[in-house]
Amino acid sequence: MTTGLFLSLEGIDGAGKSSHIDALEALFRGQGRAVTRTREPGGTPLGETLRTLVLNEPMDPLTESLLVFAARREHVLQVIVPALKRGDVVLCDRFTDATFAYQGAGRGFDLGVLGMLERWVQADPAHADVLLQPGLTLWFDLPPEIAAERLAGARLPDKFEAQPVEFFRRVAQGYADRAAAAPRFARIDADRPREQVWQQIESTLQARGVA
Ligand SMILES: Nc1ncnc2c1ncn2[C@@H]1O[C@H](COP(=O)(O)OP(=O)(O)O)[C@@H](O)[C@H]1O
Ligand SMILES: Cc1cn([C@H]2C[C@H](O)[C@@H](COP(=O)(O)OP(=O)(O)O)O2)c(=O)[nH]c1=O
Repeated sequence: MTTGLFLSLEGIDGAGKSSHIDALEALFRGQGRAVTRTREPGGTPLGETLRTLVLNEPMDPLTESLLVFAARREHVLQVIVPALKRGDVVLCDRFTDATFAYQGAGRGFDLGVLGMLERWVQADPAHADVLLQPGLTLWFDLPPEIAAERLAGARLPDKFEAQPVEFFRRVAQGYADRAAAAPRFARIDADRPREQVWQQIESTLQARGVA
């Protein structure tokens, strides 16, 4: 049984996740809670090595899916579950919803295979039918065209950031599909000034009873 809070941040590149994760960490620490801040792909030395490959090397969608789930398995076992057992707030910049959005909706990979990998990788070792999932997912929803404007001229794009807007339209739909099926999603209208985005985050946390 875990006693912590597993909070994931999701959305297409440029949606504004990184711009609010510092304030989220400060909010929970200000409440006296321990925070484990992490990201995917990554979160462990092996995961970060796999991240570099996934973000930069061309590869088959199955290969990409296996690598992100391989990184996730280490991340779940070495970082997330131990932190939740300590009672930490785990702030995770992306998790499995990104795989369904990017490899599934974006690259057209088989959602059934992704579901099987999700069950294998996130199964609780003590209770195989229980899957580790975020308790709350903040979904920064932004029109892909706006995201593209925000990222234009940013640093050298990685393999995903270099994708055309049409790819991100599919990714955005992939998130919407996951959100429709999971009450743990809270949609944040990311097409607002930063302060209004933060206000939505705060009211969501209060409405969900987590802050
Ligand atoms: N509410 C906002 N309005 C306008 N620009 C924003 C907003 N939030 C973030 N940005 C800018 O958009 C870009 C992407 O933001 P970032 O937080 O890195 O997104 P993500 O982590 O989701 O990829 C950055 O240049 C950031 O300064
Ligand atoms: C977790 C995950 C991320 N990704 C992609 C989404 C992003 O484009 C990229 C991660 O980059 P991102 O989270 O945007 O980090 P940064 O802000 O440093 O660019 O990896 C997948 O394709 N599948 C996944 O399962």
